[in-house]
Formats: sequence, C-alpha cells, structure tokens
Amino acid sequence: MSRVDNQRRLFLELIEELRPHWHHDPAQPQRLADWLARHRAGSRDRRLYRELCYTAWRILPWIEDTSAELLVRRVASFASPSKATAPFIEAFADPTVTSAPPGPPESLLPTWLGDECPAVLQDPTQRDALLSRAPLWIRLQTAQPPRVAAEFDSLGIAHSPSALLPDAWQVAADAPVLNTEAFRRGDFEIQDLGSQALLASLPGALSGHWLDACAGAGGKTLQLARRLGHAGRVTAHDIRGPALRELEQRAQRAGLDNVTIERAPSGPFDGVLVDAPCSGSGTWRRAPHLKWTTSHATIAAAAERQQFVLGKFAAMVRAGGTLVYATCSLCHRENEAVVDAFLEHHREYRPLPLRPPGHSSPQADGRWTFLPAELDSDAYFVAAFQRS
Ligand SMILES: C[S@@+](CC[C@H](N)C(=O)[O-])C[C@H]1O[C@@H](n2cnc3c(N)ncnc32)[C@H](O)[C@@H]1O
Repeated sequence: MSRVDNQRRLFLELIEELRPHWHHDPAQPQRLADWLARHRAGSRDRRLYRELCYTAWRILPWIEDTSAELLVRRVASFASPSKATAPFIEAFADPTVTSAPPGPPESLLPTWLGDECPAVLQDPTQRDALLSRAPLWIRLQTAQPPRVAAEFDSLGIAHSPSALLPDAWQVAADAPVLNTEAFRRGDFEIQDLGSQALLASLPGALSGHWLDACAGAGGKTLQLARRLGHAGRVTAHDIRGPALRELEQRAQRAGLDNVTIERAPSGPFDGVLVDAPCSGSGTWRRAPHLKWTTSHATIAAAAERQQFVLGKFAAMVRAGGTLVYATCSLCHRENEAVVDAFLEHHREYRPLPLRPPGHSSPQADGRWTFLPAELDSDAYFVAAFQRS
C-alpha cells in the first residue's frame, strides 16, 4: 500500500471513531489528540490528520452522509495546503468540488444561528469570515518589540502588527512561535485579536485593584495586569485549579508581580472582569466542531449560568467601580439578553460607554459585538457597567 493510501485508510479509521460524537461531544479535539497519541503519529502526520479532521468538522453537512470515497475527495479538496497535506491533496482532491461546492455556504452553519445572530447570516463578509480559518495573533508584552521582530526575522517567521492595536501581531498560522527565545523570555503570549480588543475597548486609564473572576489560564489577566501597571493589581479567580496553575506560570514568565490568585475572593474591587463561560460560538473559526454540538438547549443552559456568574461577581464591585461582562459567543441569549436581564435586576448599575478599537465615537449603550470580519478574529461580546 502506498503512503497516501495508508494515510487515507487511517483518516477513514479516525472519522469512524469520531462519527458517533459529531453532534454531542464538545471535547472531540481531545479524542483527536488521543487518537494521534495512540497511533504514535510524528509531527508531520499530526499536522496532516489535524488539518483533515478540522476540515471534516468545517464541512460536516457535506460529508456526513456520503460514501467514503466522496468524503475523502471533499475533505482533500477543502483542506489547507501545506508540506504535511500536499501529497494527500494531490492524490485525492478534485478541483470541481471547490468550483461547484456541494451546497451553499449557509449550509455550513447551524440553522439556529439565524435566530441568535442574524447579523452574521445577513452579511456575506461576516458569514464567510466565520466559515474561514482565523489567523494567529500574538500580544506583545515587552518594552522591546524590535528584539522579537529580529528573532522572528532570523527564523523566517512572517509578522505584521495590527493597524488598530500595535501590541497585536499577526503571524503565520503554522509558525513555531512557541519555540522561540522571545516566548521563553515572556515577550509575548498567543491571544486572539478580538480577545485583546475587549479590554482595549474600555476607555481611559484603568487603575486600582481588579478581580478577573473567570480568569482561566489568564489570557486576559496578563493583559489587564500590564494595562494597570505597577500601581494597580489583579486578583485572578476561577473554579478550575489546573488553569490557575498555568496562569501562575504565565504571569511569572511575563515578569508580572501584580497578579495574585485567590480561591475565594470577596472584594470590594475597583473593577471586576467576568469573562463568562459560554457556548463558544464566536470561536468556530478555530473550533468548527462546536457548530454541530451547540443547540438551543446548550445556549439556554449557558445563559442561565452567565446570569448566575454575573450576579455573583457584580456584588464584589465597590460603589463607583467598573464591571465588565464578556463572552466569546455570537448568541443574543448569552449576550444582549443577559445584559438586559442584569440591568433590570441591578438598578445600581448603568452602562459605561465603550470605545472599541477603530471606532472614533463611543458606544453609549456600553456594549459591543466584535463580529469575525471586523478584526479578522474570533467573535466576542463585551459590555461595561458602572456601579453607583
Ligand atoms: C471564557 S473562559 C475564560 C477565559 C480566560 N478569561 C482567558 O482570557 O483566557 C470562562 C472561564 O470561566 C470559568 N468558570 C465557570 N464557572 C465559574 C464560576 N462559577 N466562577 C468562576 N469561574 C468560572 C471556567 O472555568 C473558565 O475558565
């Protein structure tokens, strides 16, 4: 059996392993990782099967009820070309599949999206951005960007700064940025541009003692700590201990001494960031399998949790302090509806105008959705409030 025929056989084996989970399991990337580990795949094979698998998730309605032959042809036709995928694409792709796709672009998005986020479906630019792969963004956290640029140049890693946020650089999707001295020194972190834009939307200088209530592994904690500077500090909290341990390491690498971890924060704080757990519908460009595991029921459950988390941590904001609510969801029920219900039950809060990067006038209603094409990023929602 030739090498590509063997790759085809193994890919179909992987597909059959994932098939029962396509519409149920949001943790399918872990199943893929387990499969790769079990098959002791080398780095090039990992890149190949990952790309084939993510392509299969992207175009699932076009492959799930087809023959194995058509499935392989369609996946090979839509897979991204690279050194790892080139022989597979050459052997099995068919240009007529991409010139006359099996369905309209909307068929690659769940039908319920029209109710939750009509803006994406009505605008072909937004829809196509959501269907495409997101670029890789890093956030610089050094006073010496030229030192990072020099190392990237020496390694042939293409990089370009965002026109809106100079600390954000776009780098090639498969660039080995984590394998650089600059990363080991803490000069940058990987962080999507939309995620960076959330905190950048808060107008004026931030100061004082902030709580990052749903800090996870600390993507936004580190950005917030840097923005607050030496005079300010961040308390990071999450219900996931392992994520907080990772946060601790990242803060150390970044040389930040104004971040502490707290298992049971109580406040009052000058500011509280609630980067709430959500359906992740804004991340489909990187996590396309979530398109098919998210339903009305999962969105309703997420919204209920968000109401609870926002109410709980809003109580920790001091009088006159700031509250920020954010999600990486496109869903109305997780975003605007949560904010509306919160404001109805918390008369002590009023919207705080935001100034999203690239907007000359403030958003007076204190809320903004970064749709995927606006910054060529994942999609995010942010709302800010001030306590009376
Ligand atoms: C969107 S993620 C946070 C991402 C993180 N802020 C970042 O920038 O990388 C949401 C986080 O909320 C945490 N979470 C869920 N329920 C929580 C609760 N009741 N209290 C605190 N954190 C919670 C989850 O463990 C998860 O890490």
